[in-house]
Amino acid sequence: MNLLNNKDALSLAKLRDVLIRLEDTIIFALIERAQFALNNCTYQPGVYKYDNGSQGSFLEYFLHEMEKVHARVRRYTSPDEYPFTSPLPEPMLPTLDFPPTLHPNNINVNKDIMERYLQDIVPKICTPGDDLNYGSSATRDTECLQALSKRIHYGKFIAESKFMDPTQQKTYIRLIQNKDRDAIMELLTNRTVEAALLRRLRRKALIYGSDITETGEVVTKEEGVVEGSPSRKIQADVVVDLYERFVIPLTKEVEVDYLLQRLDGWQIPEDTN
Ligand SMILES: C=C(O[C@@H]1C=C(C(=O)O)C=C[C@H]1O)C(=O)O
Repeated sequence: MNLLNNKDALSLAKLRDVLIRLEDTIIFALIERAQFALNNCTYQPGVYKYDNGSQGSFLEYFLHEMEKVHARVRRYTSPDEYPFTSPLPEPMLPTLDFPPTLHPNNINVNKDIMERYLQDIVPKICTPGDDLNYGSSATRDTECLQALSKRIHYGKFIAESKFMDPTQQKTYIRLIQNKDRDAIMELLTNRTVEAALLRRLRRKALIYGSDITETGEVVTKEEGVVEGSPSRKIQADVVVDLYERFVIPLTKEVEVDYLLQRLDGWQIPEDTN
């Protein structure tokens, strides 16, 4: 489905529902990653050498191989939507200057997302150390990064939906023409939605992080990584902080970047001038 050509799918309420479901995906992906130790050696740069001479960490190698498979599948299933040519550009870690054709369902992982994830998140949810489960932790990292990337790149659809709002379009066009990043950011920001999201996220993280047994009380864990616990759950604060400092701001960056190129090659309707 090409969301950008599908009016109904672009309703802001429906897009926000997708973001709400992705909250669950992200929380569970983090809980899965927290089952393994930090395994710092999987993040050491330069361990793997690619055919084109570039090099990367074990995790980057893992992502690189996964993305090659996904890109091949995408090309096979939807050749018109993905104007990639073979072979794919390497290495497969794009920067925030994503191409306009980038589809939020793709799993290309933005470098920014990767860096913040490795620096800010993994050390907070995993026990320090090495448990030798490198493949397992890299698989979980990939799942976290894919979910985060998808969530953040959904900003493109959200932005398109806001741009298509007839009550807002004139203002967006003017601000885009003036290349006024700050004003675009202000216009697309909805503080009520953000505050509600953070409240909901805290509740979800507490509930999903609970130990639920066949009998007795549901015990929510506020204490975070529980050493030696059979179910290492994550702290609600870590998830809320992740969204507040990283997921929401990057989503909005993607929205602004998308809008700044929105008028390129587009005929502004007569009555909007
Ligand atoms: C995604 C949206 O745009 C902005 C970003 C938000 C987010 O990343 O959760 C929430 C509200 C808006 O400030 C939206 O309006 O839903």
